[in-house]
Amino acid sequence: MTATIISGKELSERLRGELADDIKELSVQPSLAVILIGDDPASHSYVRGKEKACAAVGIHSIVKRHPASLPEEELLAEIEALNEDSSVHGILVQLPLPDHISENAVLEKIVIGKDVDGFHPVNVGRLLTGKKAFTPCTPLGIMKMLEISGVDPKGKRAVVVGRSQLVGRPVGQLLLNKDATVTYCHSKTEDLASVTREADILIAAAGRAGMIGAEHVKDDAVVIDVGVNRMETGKLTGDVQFEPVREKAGWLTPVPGGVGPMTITMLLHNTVEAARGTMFDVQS
Ligand SMILES: Nc1nc(=O)c2c([nH]1)NC[C@@H]1CN(c3ccc(C(=O)N[C@@H](CCC(=O)O)C(=O)O)cc3)C=[N+]21
Ligand SMILES: [Mg+2]
Repeated sequence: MTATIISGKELSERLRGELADDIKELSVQPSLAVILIGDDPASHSYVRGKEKACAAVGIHSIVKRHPASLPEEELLAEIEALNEDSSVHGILVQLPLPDHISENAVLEKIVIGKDVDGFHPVNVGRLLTGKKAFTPCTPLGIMKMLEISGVDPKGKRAVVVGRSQLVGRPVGQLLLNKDATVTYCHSKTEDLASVTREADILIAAAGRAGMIGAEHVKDDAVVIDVGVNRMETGKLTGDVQFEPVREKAGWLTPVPGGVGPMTITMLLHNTVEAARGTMFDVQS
């Protein structure tokens, strides 16, 4: 049997329509500030995608663009100003940052009530302890895709390939919160295929093009491809070998058109949450 394709693009269209309706009902227009440093074409292209998505649902967005040479203190001062600006509800600093800027210092500077990426250590810790928190957009998008597919993680074996702070770790945590039995794999894992073949739910988030083949997949598994690998041709490709895995899996997300659009949709969702201001009793 061929896998059912979970379209993040189609689901996003639906969710963004619902968000646009919610936004019309709000007493304030949600607003998102994005800080973009340097001239990496992929980063610029992602940020343009975020701007367009904001405009389409009625979120006001401002993008602060800076040269790669921007001193860390200037970046921290800009975040400070955005923290204090009550007309700004969400703040996102596009990653990766230039080497001379400490990612931790930057992510810790954003007040937790505006941390729409969910990367601040307080939000990370709150997620870990099962409290209400801003949740990273890619993991949140993955959980939404499972939900609409009718996949309940409860009691299922979930295997996460990749242990990044941005995707692997938090998605494993969300699956655990939904009562899955979670295993993390990474570059040091021995006999990867023997572990991933046990997965009812397989999350491929290692950032290595095509590393997951049919031999890594159990029959009828749910396979979520988080890879965004740019080929020399300019084409985007996932961590999963789409065609062979499609023949074996029960569910599969495509790249492009899968997790990527859902990531942006969840950013819009978190920005609306930030504008509502009901995530925390306090802002920091
Ligand atoms: N602070 C921060 N937050 C992030 O969430 C963040 C980040 N930094 N840095 C980079 C990564 C990557 N990321 C993507 C978002 C959307 C698509 C996306 O929409 N992809 C489309 C295709 C886009 C294309 O073709 O270029 C798709 O998969 O269909 C991809 C990747 C967010 N990231
Ligand atoms: Mg099958």
